[in-house]
Amino acid sequence: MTSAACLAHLGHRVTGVDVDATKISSLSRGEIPIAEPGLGALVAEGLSEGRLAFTTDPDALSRAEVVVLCVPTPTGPEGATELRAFDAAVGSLAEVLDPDCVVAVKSTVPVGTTTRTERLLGRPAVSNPEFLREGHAVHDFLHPDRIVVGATDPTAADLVTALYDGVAAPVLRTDPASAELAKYASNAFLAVKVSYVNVLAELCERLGADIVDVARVMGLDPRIGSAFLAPGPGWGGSCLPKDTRALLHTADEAGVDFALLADTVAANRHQHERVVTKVRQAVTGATDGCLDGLRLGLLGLTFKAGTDDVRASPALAVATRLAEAGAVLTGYDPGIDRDRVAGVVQVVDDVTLVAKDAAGLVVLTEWPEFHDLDWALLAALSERATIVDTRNLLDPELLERAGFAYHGLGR
Ligand SMILES: NC(=O)c1ccc[n+]([C@@H]2O[C@H](COP(=O)([O-])OP(=O)(O)OC[C@H]3O[C@@H](n4cnc5c(N)ncnc54)[C@H](O)[C@@H]3O)[C@@H](O)[C@H]2O)c1
Ligand SMILES: O=c1ccn([C@@H]2O[C@H](COP(=O)(O)OP(=O)(O)O[C@H]3O[C@H](CO)[C@@H](O)[C@H](O)[C@H]3O)[C@@H](O)[C@H]2O)c(=O)[nH]1
Repeated sequence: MTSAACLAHLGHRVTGVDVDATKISSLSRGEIPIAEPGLGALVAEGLSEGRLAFTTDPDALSRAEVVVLCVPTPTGPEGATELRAFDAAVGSLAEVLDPDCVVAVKSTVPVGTTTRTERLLGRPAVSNPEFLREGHAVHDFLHPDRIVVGATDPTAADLVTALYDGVAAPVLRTDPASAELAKYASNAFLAVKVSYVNVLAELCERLGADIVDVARVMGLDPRIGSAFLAPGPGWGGSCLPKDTRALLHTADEAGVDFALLADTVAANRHQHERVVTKVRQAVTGATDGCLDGLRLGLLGLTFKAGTDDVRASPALAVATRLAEAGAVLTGYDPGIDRDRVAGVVQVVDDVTLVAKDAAGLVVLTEWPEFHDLDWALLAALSERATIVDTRNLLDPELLERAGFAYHGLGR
């Protein structure tokens, strides 16, 4: 959706093809099925100016000069990338495409997939990985840090590069394998950074140091950089977990020992457990305290703020573990509708219901809206006014003045 709408915004005539007829009919009416700032306006612009259309019919691509593949590439057995949807999409193109059409692979795919696609379709294929973040998708597509064009055919590379005319970003031309690997390498590195700071946060708690200060000192070194140094309940979302596992699988198959990345993934699992231990300690006074039957209120369920996406959300991973320990969970998230999350959390629209009679509150997503909550009221409604802030989002003094016993992470 973002690629289609942004490419239309850049002046191209774009047809978005999807197998999901419900999604296609909503998009054709200008309705966006996800929360993504600015996307609705761009879809409306493309539809009204006649540069954007949506269909379920792959035949609509018969006159396309470039086909951009954006289909899902989820985790399959043993962490390998599952290419069923990708292969189905490629299969649906074989009979349809113009002989001169170039295929751009924007899906995150294992090394070798672009070259295999080229062979299968008998047309040039270009690896053109996408680096946008959810919640910033339109901005990141139109203002990327870099555009990567991995190709063996220079004419095809020129054509894909020309898609981004008007976008101010360095264009890196590589071979297809390097482009494919660079995408996994980037996401895995971000995961390493967050796991690193999460383990440091645990160390800070043991040593009486403050992770916020430690990260600030580290981040001012331009060789390190301040981004992705905020501790939390673990990294999640639709990309980092699947791409780290896929890269581990690739390394394993290639006979390369990537213990650093395996430890990063293990540290992330440990982080979910650590939050549970922290909640036990805060609420019961003991790291092995019993949560059975205790009411806990969760603030934030999405995998990060600014999105309605709960895929592989660390908040839900923590919630599952708290529920397994017997806690009774109520959750509030400004980004999602009540019916989006089922299972272990009873989701409510009214934040006071989360605090009512709660033995503790746990902040799991860094929604800025939480700053403006009536904390004195929430403390008064709680049974034990205790809060564990896994994002170090809130002002400890303000929370303590409101009546809460405040517990940050790593400080
Ligand atoms: N979500 C992100 O932030 C992001 C960022 C960069 C890269 N990526 C990569 O982009 C790819 C897509 O991710 P997504 O999050 O947009 O997935 P998604 O599941 O949100 O959307 C993909 C769409 O592809 C459709 N589809 C499935 N099979 C199809 C087929 N055979 N023909 C046509 N359409 C088909 C689905 O119905 C769905 O609407 C993945 O490889 C992902 O790793 C995602
Ligand atoms: O300092 C930080 C930064 C992030 N996170 C967590 O890390 C996860 C991933 O965050 P983010 O990277 O912003 O999410 P995505 O939108 O999935 O974006 C990632 O995955 C996309 C899909 O591949 C890539 O295109 C992006 O470049 C890459 O940042 C989330 O759970 C965050 O809460 C932290 O805990 N601490």
